[in-house]
Parts: sequence; C-alpha cells; structure tokens
Amino acid sequence: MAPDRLPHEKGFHVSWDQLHRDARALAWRLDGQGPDNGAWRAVVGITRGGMAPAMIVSRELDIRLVDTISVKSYNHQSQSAPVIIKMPDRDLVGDGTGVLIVDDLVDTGRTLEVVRATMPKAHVATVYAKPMGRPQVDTYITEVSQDTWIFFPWDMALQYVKPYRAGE
Ligand SMILES: O=P(O)(O)OC[C@H]1O[C@H](OP(=O)(O)OP(=O)(O)O)[C@H](O)[C@@H]1O
Ligand code: HPA
Ligand SMILES: [Mg+2]
Repeated sequence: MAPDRLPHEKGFHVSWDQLHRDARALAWRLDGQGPDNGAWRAVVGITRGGMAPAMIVSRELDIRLVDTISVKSYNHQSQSAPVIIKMPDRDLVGDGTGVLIVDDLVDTGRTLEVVRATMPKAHVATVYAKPMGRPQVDTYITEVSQDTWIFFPWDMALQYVKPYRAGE
C-alpha cells in the first residue's frame, strides 16, 4: 500500500545490522518447530526482498536446500496484482510440507496469498509484518503500523543530513 506522504515522514528505516539481528531472531524462533522431529527440509525465499532473510535463516538453521519463488507486485511504492515469474523446483518443495517460505515483510498479504496457494502445507515466515497481512504469516518478528513504509538497507545509502537547527 503506498503511503501518501514523503518517504522520510513516516518511515521505518532498517539498517543491515538491524536486518541481520531481526532475521536471526526469526531463525531462532523457527528452530525446532519443523514437522520432522522439529527439523525443516528446505527454505524458499520470495525474491527479491526475501533472499537476504532466507540466506540468514538457512545459515542459522543449517538448511542446505534453498530455492526461490519470484513474485513481482510492487513498482516502487505502487501495488499491482502479484505475478509469479518463477516457481521453485516442484520435486523439492512438493506440497510445502517441511518447507519454510521466507520473505522480508508482509504488507497487504497479497504476495503471500499467491505464494501459499502454490505450497499449501508450507510454513510462512517474515521478518516484519503489517496488520492487514498478518493472517497470511505463521511466524514474524516485528510489527509496524499499516501506514508505515519500511525502508530496507538495499534501498538506502548513507547521506548528509542537515542539523536540526540549521543556520541561516
Ligand atoms: O504483502 P504485500 O502487500 O503483497 O507486499 C509485500 C511484498 O512486497 C515487496 O516485494 P515486491 O513485490 O516489491 O518485490 P521485491 O521483493 O523484488 O522488492 C516485499 O518484499 C514483499 O514481498
Ligand atoms: O513497507 C514496505 N517497504 C518495502 N517494500 C514494501 N512492499 C510492500 N510494502 C513495503
Ligand atoms: Mg518482495
């Protein structure tokens, strides 16, 4: 959902360090929760934003089978209908049993709705969640309000900021 304000006005800015900590927290929460004696079989990251969290989760949980599902639903901050551009290996994921689907965030939940339909038995995990999309997620770490835009480290750069009391 596109917020109708400038990016710096209501934004949740996530650094690489913060993302790393939060994705690790997600992994630790998922540890031992898989259907096979607590183990997970594979990780499927939703490209592109889910790739960094998926890498961190699979590293923490020692899961070597990692695949991707490619979904496009946003062009900058405007949403369109989600389209699956690439499916994961069907022989690997099956109906999703033992599979962890990982994304950076859920906003409206439309992306996850489409992804879930392809692997109905998978467990869906995101690092961040907004209220509207929460029903689509099984496990997440941090919730932000629906009108907050989350800025990820790969979309930002360090830059000069004027002092609060700027001189004339
Ligand atoms: O819950 P929703 O309202 O569907 O929105 C959440 C999705 O939107 C973003 O992906 P985007 O489609 O922008 O692609 P990207 O991951 O390649 O940036 C984000 O990474 C989630 O995958
Ligand atoms: O808040 C967001 N931040 C980045 N990408 C997104 N895609 C949907 N919502 C968001
Ligand atoms: Mg995405």
